[in-house]
Amino acid sequence: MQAAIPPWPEDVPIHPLVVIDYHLLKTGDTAEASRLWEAATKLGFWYLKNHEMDRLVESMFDVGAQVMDLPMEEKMKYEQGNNGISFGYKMPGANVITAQGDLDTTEMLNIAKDDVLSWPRLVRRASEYSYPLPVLENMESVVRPFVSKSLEVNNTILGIFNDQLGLPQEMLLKLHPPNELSGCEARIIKNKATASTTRLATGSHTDFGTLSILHNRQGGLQVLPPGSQIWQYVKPIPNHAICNVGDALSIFSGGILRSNLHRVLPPPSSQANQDRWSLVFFSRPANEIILRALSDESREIEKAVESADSDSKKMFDTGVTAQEWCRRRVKNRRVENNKVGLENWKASRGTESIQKASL
Ligand SMILES: O=C(O)CCC(=O)C(=O)O
Ligand SMILES: [Fe+2]
Repeated sequence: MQAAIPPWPEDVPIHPLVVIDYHLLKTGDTAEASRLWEAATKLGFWYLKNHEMDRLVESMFDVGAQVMDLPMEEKMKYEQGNNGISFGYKMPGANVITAQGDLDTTEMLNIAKDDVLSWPRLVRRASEYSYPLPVLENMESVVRPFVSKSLEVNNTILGIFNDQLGLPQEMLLKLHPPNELSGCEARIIKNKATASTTRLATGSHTDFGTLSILHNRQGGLQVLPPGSQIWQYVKPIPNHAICNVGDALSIFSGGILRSNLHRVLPPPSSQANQDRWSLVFFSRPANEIILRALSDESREIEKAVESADSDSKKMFDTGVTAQEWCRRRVKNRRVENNKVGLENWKASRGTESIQKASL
């Protein structure tokens, strides 16, 4: 699909992540569940190995290459638009990514879980401009198995968080019923080769939803570890997904689970000058679920909210649904909605503010 990827440049410092074994999680290994819990509460990022998706991930990257190779005019038929709907194609430069008004450099295609699971019926995108042909042609053989497997991994992890948070049985799963409409989506991302290793591809952000399961080929992803002002690279490891907690889980848990800041640069050092590819599955709560801390359901969460500062307390009672939260964040990043000043960019922020980082 693409040129061989040079090995990780050893001169580039990295932030190590805990490696979690999905096989062990699935068999109910309590020590592995504790390691996952530690990773998800301290940094909010971890590697996941043995996730049983390697072949599907390769095939999804192949579909992604076919999509991104289409003429721009064809891709723009599937554009996501300016109303805060994430599903569809986004061209490079469509999003404002910094308080100074810098634009992103990535192109991406977001495929709704709801369309994938209901295929050949479409419930989110109008049929004539649903998704580019390579997606439709590979829906049954590649896209649906990828989404289904990602949901299985997601649900296994949610089950563990549910128990660790002391929530009633299956509470988190019930907030994410697969057959109800939600913002869950698969995303294929391409950042075109560039000589720069410092120009932001995607600005500092927290993820909007529940969990993100990311497959990276080249480096470029960076995290801002808690208490640090120095961005650090996360090294891609073959066949290891990079998982992270998003805003919804942080809010549900009263901040116990960490939705950590991250951003994307072009690949560093020896990996520079290559197209950068990523694939993500984002899980998000059902559209109508209100985003607030589940204090009434768990003494642990209640205690966490009680001890939080006033800004965080506000964040733990958003008063909006999961759908409204995502729509606001997607819509206010669009450059077309930022023509007058940058107020809208500020309005696109999620839980970043409670991390006390001004980035
Ligand atoms: O491309 C990556 O490595 C990360 C992408 C990301 O953070 C996002 O799409 O939210
Ligand atoms: Fe992200």
